Amino acid sequence: MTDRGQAPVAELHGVGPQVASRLKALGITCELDLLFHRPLRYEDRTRIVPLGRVRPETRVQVEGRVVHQEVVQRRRRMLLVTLADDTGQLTLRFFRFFPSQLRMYREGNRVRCFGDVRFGPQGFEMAHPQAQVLGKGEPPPLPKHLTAIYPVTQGLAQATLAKIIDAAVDRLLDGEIRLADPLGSSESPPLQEALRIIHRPGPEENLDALIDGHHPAVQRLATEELLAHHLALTRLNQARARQRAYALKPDEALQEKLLGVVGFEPTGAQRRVVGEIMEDLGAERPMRRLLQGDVGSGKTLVAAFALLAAAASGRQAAIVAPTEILAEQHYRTLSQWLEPLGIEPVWLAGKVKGKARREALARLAGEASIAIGTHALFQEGVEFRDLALIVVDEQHRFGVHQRLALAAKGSEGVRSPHQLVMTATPIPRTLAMTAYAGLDISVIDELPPGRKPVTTVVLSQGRREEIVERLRRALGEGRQAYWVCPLIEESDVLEAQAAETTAEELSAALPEFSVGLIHGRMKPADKQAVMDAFASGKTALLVATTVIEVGVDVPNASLMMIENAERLGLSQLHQLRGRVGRGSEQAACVLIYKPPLGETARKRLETMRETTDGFVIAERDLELRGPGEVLGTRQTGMLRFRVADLARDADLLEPVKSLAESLDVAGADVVIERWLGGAEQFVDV
Ligand SMILES: Nc1ncnc2c1ncn2[C@@H]1O[C@H](COP(=O)(O)OP(=O)(O)OP(=O)(O)O)[C@@H](O)[C@H]1O
Repeated sequence: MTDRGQAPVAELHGVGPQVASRLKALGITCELDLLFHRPLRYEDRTRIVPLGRVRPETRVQVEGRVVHQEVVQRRRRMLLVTLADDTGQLTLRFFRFFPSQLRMYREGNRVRCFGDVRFGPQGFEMAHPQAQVLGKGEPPPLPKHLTAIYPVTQGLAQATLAKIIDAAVDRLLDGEIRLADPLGSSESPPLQEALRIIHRPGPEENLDALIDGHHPAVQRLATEELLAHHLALTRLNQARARQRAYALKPDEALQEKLLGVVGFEPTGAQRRVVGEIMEDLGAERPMRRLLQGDVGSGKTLVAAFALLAAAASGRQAAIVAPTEILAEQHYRTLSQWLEPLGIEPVWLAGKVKGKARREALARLAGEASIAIGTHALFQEGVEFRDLALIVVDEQHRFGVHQRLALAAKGSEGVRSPHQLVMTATPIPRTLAMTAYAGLDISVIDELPPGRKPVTTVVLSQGRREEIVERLRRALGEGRQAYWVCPLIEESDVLEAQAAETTAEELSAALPEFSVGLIHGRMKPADKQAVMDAFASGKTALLVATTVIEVGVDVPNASLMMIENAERLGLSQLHQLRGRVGRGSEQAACVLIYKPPLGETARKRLETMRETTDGFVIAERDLELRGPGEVLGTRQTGMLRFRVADLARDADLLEPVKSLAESLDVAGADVVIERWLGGAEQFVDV
């Protein structure tokens, strides 16, 4: 029993290599993934709204005859078109236009337009509608269902993606793609019907529920997805129960030496957690432990103790981080700490090529005891002599997939490595138990001494000049600052551009200080150079996109401005703010928002002003993460689910457990294969 129609997208009609690679960026590699790509929202093109009945702040489809066309000269040339029908008139406004549009909107032409209505100088108007000219005969028929709008990515147009998905939905409804439905009638609606509703809802469907995910069709898919994760984790745990690991014993003399180099005393919480980890490492059962510690709580030192135990036992340990910036940060800190102990870590990331790579590989297969890097450490061709411990600095970037892959890496040998997963955002307990089922949990619930909570103020962007003045004063006192420009559009190109523009503006406004710029589209070496300049104090101000959200540790930086703060989720704001207040200086964070502020955004910013406690923030985040917060969901990313959302679907977890028990092995295979793409191959050891 498998799903028929699992063609790789590259084999589909109309999908060339370029589109295929863009689809991959969206997590779509086979035809089935297209069906599971959930729309962001829907547009109602099933009906025509009479011009006399359009209302502002709505998005509608209208039809009418052009009764007037005019090019007016304001700051630039604008095209104004008046449409009329029997009930009234509507203005179309084009701030930029092509000559072809003058022909398209020639007086007398009939056009069908779709767009946002707002109140303008000429009454109701629509700016830059999507439009089609209607011929003389019967107008083209209206669709019977709503039009789905999908999340896209840079370089992939909505129309292209919609067409490809549409074809897949056609094939599903024609019976060419057949989906096994192991849950059968126990869940309603049936799988195929659920997919139909999600991609092509009739006008009668509850759209809000479809968008926010409470609709039975979405819940049906979410149930199956959670089930897939549950089944995969159960299998993983079963496999683990049979695994054995090498017992690793700490060397007290080395530990003392490490503390001497590090130069501070561990907090009580760090000591306790190190104790828990040492107990696990000392056993022959592989450790599977989640280390939770708020931003700046000192997880790195705890990791260092674990790594040291492996080295002291004559075996190998690896620490992996999700981004190069973060991995390099670890490399720098840990090298500083470990080299005086005679341990020289190996550095490996994707960008390490040629001779350097060959050397790194030789050391991993040979004398090295500690490896630091990105996921490149676990790619084909990397062989460890004796990997006994893996520390994953997850920061919420890795999902179950990767954890399974890591487990697989260790399972090749006779013994499995111990695993420590570190995470910075505190996860409410109920969620932690699901997202990290099968892991033991340690919590660092104390910050290093002398930390003063970051003072947070919330200001409207109208007060930018004042904010820049404040920045000038702080920099003048020798402090360092971050200026964060987060994602405004769903595109890293635009994000990078926004950051570049901001950096130019700030350089011009603050000529007496040196301003650095870092964003995700820069080459790793350039990023590193910028980070080094900032860490060494050469640059006073670092303009950054949210690439700095995780793990960056520059204790002298004590001021952070976050633009468009209203767009960010709470846990992301918390992560970002955690970059300051890491030294003994009183730190401040300015959250700059663009009015008007919605209710949820206002509550979020208030929460940030009121507390710096990661657990309080995480709980509040769960309460507040309202429907349709696509950015929020994407960026808080507890676990990368396609449809399910742990905050929304917590009540599905119990039913999922009983479903799992009622499913036979073949059914479980189908579900795991479908949602986790054959992850079970990693699980069976
Ligand atoms: N016990 C301690 N006493 C004083 N300073 C400490 C202590 N433990 C850690 N630090 C310092 O606190 C800062 C934060 O530690 P670290 O980078 O390990 O935090 P983290 O838990 O990894 O946070 P994040 O998730 O934000 O990266 C570092 O500069 C570190 O050297």
